[in-house]
This record gives sequence, C-alpha cells and structure tokens, in this order.
Amino acid sequence: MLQKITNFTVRDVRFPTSLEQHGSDAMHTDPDYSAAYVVLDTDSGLKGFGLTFTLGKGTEIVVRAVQALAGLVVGKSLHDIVSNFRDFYRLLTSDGQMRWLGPEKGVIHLATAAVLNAVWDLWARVEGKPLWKLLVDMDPKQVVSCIDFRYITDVLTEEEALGILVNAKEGKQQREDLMMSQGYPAYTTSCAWLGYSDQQLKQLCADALQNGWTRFKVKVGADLEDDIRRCRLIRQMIGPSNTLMIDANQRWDVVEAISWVTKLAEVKPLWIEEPTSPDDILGHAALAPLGIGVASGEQCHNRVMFKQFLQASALQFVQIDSCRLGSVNENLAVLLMAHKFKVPVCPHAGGVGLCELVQHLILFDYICVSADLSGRMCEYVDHLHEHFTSPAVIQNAHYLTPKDPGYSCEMLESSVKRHEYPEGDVWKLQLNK
Ligand SMILES: C[C@H](O)[C@@H](O)[C@@H](O)[C@H](O)C(=O)O
Ligand SMILES: [Mg+2]
Repeated sequence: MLQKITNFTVRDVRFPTSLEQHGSDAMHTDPDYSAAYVVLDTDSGLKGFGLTFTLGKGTEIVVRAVQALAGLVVGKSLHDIVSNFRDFYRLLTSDGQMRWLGPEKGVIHLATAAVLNAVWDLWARVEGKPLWKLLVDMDPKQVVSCIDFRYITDVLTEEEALGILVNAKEGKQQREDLMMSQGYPAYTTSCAWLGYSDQQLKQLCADALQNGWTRFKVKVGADLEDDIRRCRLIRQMIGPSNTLMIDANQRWDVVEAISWVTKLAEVKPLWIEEPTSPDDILGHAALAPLGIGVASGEQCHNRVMFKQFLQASALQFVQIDSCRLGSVNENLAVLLMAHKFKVPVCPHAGGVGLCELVQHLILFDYICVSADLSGRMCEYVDHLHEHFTSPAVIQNAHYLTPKDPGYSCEMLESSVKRHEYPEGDVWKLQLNK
C-alpha cells in the first residue's frame, strides 16, 4: 500500500491559557496556547496528525499558510514522499512563488512544520512505531537523506553527518535500553511564569520539589527588583545544589542584558535564555564574558541561523523547537551541527503539544547522535496534556519513552471541537462575556 494522501484538513485550535497567566513571560504577557492542527487522510484509512504552535491571535494566518501548502501534499503517496524526503522538504520550502514569504522563516515556515509533522506522524504510524523509534531504527543513510544540506555544507556535509551517525552506532542498544528504563531528564518551567504571584510560585515550587524536580526555569526581564525577589525566593526554596535557569524572552537590548544578568548572577543561573533579539547572533556572543551560559532557539527560525550561532560560539545551549523549524527534517540538521560544535541540545517544549513532539527528537539525539546526557535536559511544562490521545508522561522528572505509534500530537476530537476558534463552545462562552 502506497498510502496515498487523499485529503487534508487544518483547524484553528486555541486554549484560553491567558486567563490564568499560564505561559506568560516578559514579552508574551497573555498567551493563549494555540495550534494550527493538521490531519492527513490516506486511502488506507490511516491518518497523520501534525501541528504548529502559536499564541492565539494570528493562528488564522498560519492556517491560511498551511492551506496554501496543501496542494503540494494532497495526491502524493507517503512512499513517494519518504523515498525522497529531502526533495519533498525542498518542494515545500523552495516553491518558486511561496518562498518569497520566507524563505524558511515566519508564518510560512510554521506552516511547513505543521504539514511535515503530520507526514512524519503518518510515516511512524504506518511503520507501527513511535517516531523516535522509527528514527533510531533507520539506516544512517536514510536519516541523512531526509536533510536538506543547502546552506550548511560549509560546516556540515552529508558525509560528515553520515560519519557522526555511523560512529554513534556503538553503544546504541544500551542507550535505548536506558531510555526505556529511566526516560530522558527534564526540567520544569511551569512553577514560575511571569504573571504568577509569589504565593503561587512558592506553592508550585514546593509541589515540584516534592515530585522530584531538581531543575527549574524562572521568567525574568520585566522588572529588575521583581526578578531579584522572585529568583532569590526560588533559589532559597530549591537550595544551592538544584539547578536554576532564567528566561528573558528577548526583552533586553544587548547592553541592558549584560547589566541585568550581572545583577541576577547572585542566584547562580545555569543559563540566560533569549536575552535579546533571537536574530542577534553577535549580541548573544557579547554575553559570553559573564560566565553564564546563553541559551536560545525557540524563535531561531532555521538551520542557517543555528549554524551561525554555533560558528560564532554565541550559544552554550541549543534549544531546538519541533514547530519553529521545518519539522524533523530540519531539526536533524541542527542536532548534527550541535554535535559537531560540541554544544548540548536542551529542547524547547511546553506550549500545546511541544512536549509531546520534541521528546521524540531528543531521544533520537541521545541514542543516535550525542550519546551523552551530561548537562542535557528537555523542557517540560505541565499544561494541556489532557487534550492529547498519547500525552507525554513524566515520572521522577524524566520523560518516559513514548510507546504508541506516531509523533504523539493527535488531539482528542472532543477537545478540538470545544476549542476551535471562534465557533467552539469554549470560545463562544468567552467571546460572549
Ligand atoms: C509564550 C511562551 O509561554 C514562552 O514564554 C515559553 O515558550 C518560554 O519561552 C519557554 O522557554 O518555555
Ligand atoms: Mg523560553
């Protein structure tokens, strides 16, 4: 069966998370975690589910962009796509007219992610494996055949990429066994969103400590006095040996970032995340003398940007994102470049569906690329998992290895219906208030 894609739907699904300030930070003060949610139908009856993450308003624009790509997908067979996945990636990202909208960035690239995430989900379902296992079992040649090396061959050629994967075959089974038994280490961001009160912060942090969490991320950047108070509070609660990270979500100019972070250095953060514009490579590099790691990636729009961040030694932590980049294909390129530059990958997750998706990529990274857990962890945020048919599962601050076939981003139809914007019941209620 060639698994011909016969139909394609995309829906605007929004969750009113801003009502309780979940997900709030110094720049995104009222996010409604949302998704452009794609379903591919095939002639076999199997479906592929994919999404890209947004913050509410504007999801309708992403939905239109996804629709603009639909014509490139419907009528193709999964077999044709994956037997030459690099070309299919290029077909979506390099269409002679639509690439003007990017190229490979912004709304059109978010749309590419939604479509390709659904294709990968379909592929994994057809193989009857969770996506990470599909990748782990793939021949290295096939893995590299999914990557578009255009624009990155000056730092990573196809042969080098192949070499990395072949070298990492040693010990692969043991690493897979380890992941099956203990899972992948995680950190939590859900205790310290910027809009939470100190009381809430304390309670959530106490609960998290009780549940075995040892690594915590705190939002900063709006008000220095508040930041000092909140960070001291968390540091006091978690003690000196647990890990604390801070995240400014692009709030500062470079000079401001240097002075602000210097004042927060007393709480000993492992990293400062997104101190300034996500496009300012040299600006990030300018923070190096502070001796605090610099992390970024959730709005790093493609492999070319990551390449330059790595070339300029501007990042000490690479935060891949399953929906910002062009799906698994482009993330594979970034994982391999990060490995070459010896920079640990600590994925961005959270939002709606990002934990479900990115857990697969980081498992592949550990088992088949980095072979290393030191200084590595995957973000976890405890919101909205109940809307998925195979939600991410955390135990003792580790992601348990997903077992169901696919890429884990199928939503419950009842959740989609209730949260569709603007006609779902949840929104009818909100909009009529
Ligand atoms: C608007 C979002 O919640 C962001 O604040 C979030 O992705 C954050 O930057 C993170 O690192 O988790
Ligand atoms: Mg962040």
